[in-house]
This record gives sequence, structure tokens and C-alpha cells, in this order.
Amino acid sequence: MCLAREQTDFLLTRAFNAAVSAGAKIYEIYTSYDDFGVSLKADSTPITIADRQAHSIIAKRLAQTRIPILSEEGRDILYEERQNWDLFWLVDPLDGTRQFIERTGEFTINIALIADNKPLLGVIYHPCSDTVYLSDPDRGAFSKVGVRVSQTTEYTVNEIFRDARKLPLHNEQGGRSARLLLSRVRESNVAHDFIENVRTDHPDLQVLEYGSSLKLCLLAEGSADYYIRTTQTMEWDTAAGEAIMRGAGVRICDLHGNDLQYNKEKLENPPFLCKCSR
Ligand SMILES: Nc1ncnc2c1ncn2[C@@H]1O[C@H](COP(=O)(O)O)[C@@H](OP(=O)(O)O)[C@H]1O
Ligand SMILES: [Mg+2]
Repeated sequence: MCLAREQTDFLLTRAFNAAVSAGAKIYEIYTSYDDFGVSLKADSTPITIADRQAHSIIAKRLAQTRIPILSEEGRDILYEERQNWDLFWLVDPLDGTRQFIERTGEFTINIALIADNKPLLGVIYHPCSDTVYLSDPDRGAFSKVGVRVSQTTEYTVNEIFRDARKLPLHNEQGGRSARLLLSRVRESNVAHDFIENVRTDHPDLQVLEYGSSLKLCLLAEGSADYYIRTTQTMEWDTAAGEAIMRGAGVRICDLHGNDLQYNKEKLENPPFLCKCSR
């Protein structure tokens, strides 16, 4: 599907403001509530009032685009209905819910536009650093710092790109050691064997653990070189990050080198690898 520049500008602006607005609600809850109302979902992952409220803010804002929405917190749409969608929003209203609960600050809001089952544009907001990562097919990937939480945010497309920094920020490793990222979830032997392989080429390899899609943003920035993930993730965990990494020249693929697929009947991702080849 080919969208005109005015259409992608309009949709990127909607996604940006929806992410910042949801981030403001999440941040308010993060900084002022003692009880996050934690419960467990059917897949045994936690959910809080912040996930629910962020979902409803994003769903309300994106409804104005009249494009269907598949969200982590609104996932019960039958495959028979969504399999024919050629354009839809794929949303993780609060990625890194465990990190949110543990108050590490490593949580993000993720919105991707999927066209023909591939991420076309993506927005990731990290409210604890006032940073938005974004990409669109015409301009590539950017980060924008200084985006303060605001529930009534209404950035225009010009305001979004004013002072935004093109990704990657660093084109070379610049003398630092190679960096490999992992989830804070305990990884498998497959991942640890991969790390040992990388270490043969990079004896000074640093292995760093982060929660949420921040890992994908660090790769897009050029601040890290590898990310391997063999424990479970879902399509909404990678969609916006994939769009942003692609805009910055970083590929994500399964362990056989194939692209990830979106809008599958089962929304789980296979184990995957991101490798920076700059
Ligand atoms: N047992 C499980 N079942 C389904 N998804 C899981 C899972 N354990 C982790 N995840 C996915 O991994 C994500 C967290 O990744 P990371 O470890 O990189 O922070 C979670 O995002 P949410 O926090 O949005 O639920 C969730 O989607
Ligand atoms: Mg998630």
C-alpha cells in the first residue's frame, strides 16, 4: 500500500500525540499512585490501571483516523475479522508493565501503523526521559528529546520534526566496546550460546539488560549493536520498534534470517535477532 506524504504526515501526527497523551496519564499514575491495581491476564502477564487507561486514551484518539486498532489491551478481535485488514494500528499502550510496577523507568508507549502486514510508521514514547522515537517512510527515523508529558498535547508535524535528531545518532561504534542487549527476563541457552559466539569476535563485549522496546530504540540510535530475544514477545512489542529501526538501517529477523510477520493468526513473535551492520 502506498500512502501520500500528506496522509503519512497526518497519521504520524495522530500517533505522536496519542502516545504522548497516554504517556502523560501513565506518568501521572507512576509518580502519584501507591497502588497500581495490578492483576494477572490469561497469559499470566501483569496488567495495571495504567495499561487500561493508556489503552482507552490511545483508542479514543486513533478512532478519529477511522483505521482499525489492534491493541495489547484490545486483542480479542477475531482473526476472521482482522485477516483482511490492509491498514491498521498495532498498539502496546504500556510496554514494560513489569518494569513500570518495579519502578525502573524502563517502560514505553508503542504505536505502529501496519500496511500490508509490515510496519510502515512507528512512534515510541519514553516518558521518563521525555523522548519520542519515530519513523515514517519518507523521512526515516528520528528521536526528539524534551517532549514533556501532556494529556492535551497537539503537536503539528512541523513541531514534531523541529529539533528532531536523525537516527542513527552515531554511525560508527566510535571506539566503544560492542554492546549486546537482553531483556530483563531470564534468557535461554540458545541466547547464551549466541552471546558466546559474538564474544569470540568482540572479547570486550558488554551485555546490558533493559525492559521494553527501549532496546530497539537504542539499536536505532546506534548506541547498541545486537539484541537477541528467545523468550516470548508479541507483535505489538516489536512493530513500532521495527519501523524505527528500519528507518535507521537496522534489521530485525527470526533466527533463520526471515522477516517478522504481522497480523498472524497467533500474534506471538518467533525468537528474533537484531544486528546492526553499520
Ligand atoms: N509469558 C509471556 N506471555 C506473553 N508475553 C510475554 C510473556 N513474557 C513477556 N512477554 C512479552 O514481553 C514484553 C516485555 O518485554 P521485555 O522483557 O523486553 O520488557 C511484555 O510486554 P508488556 O510489558 O507490554 O506486556 C510481553 O508482551
Ligand atoms: Mg509489550
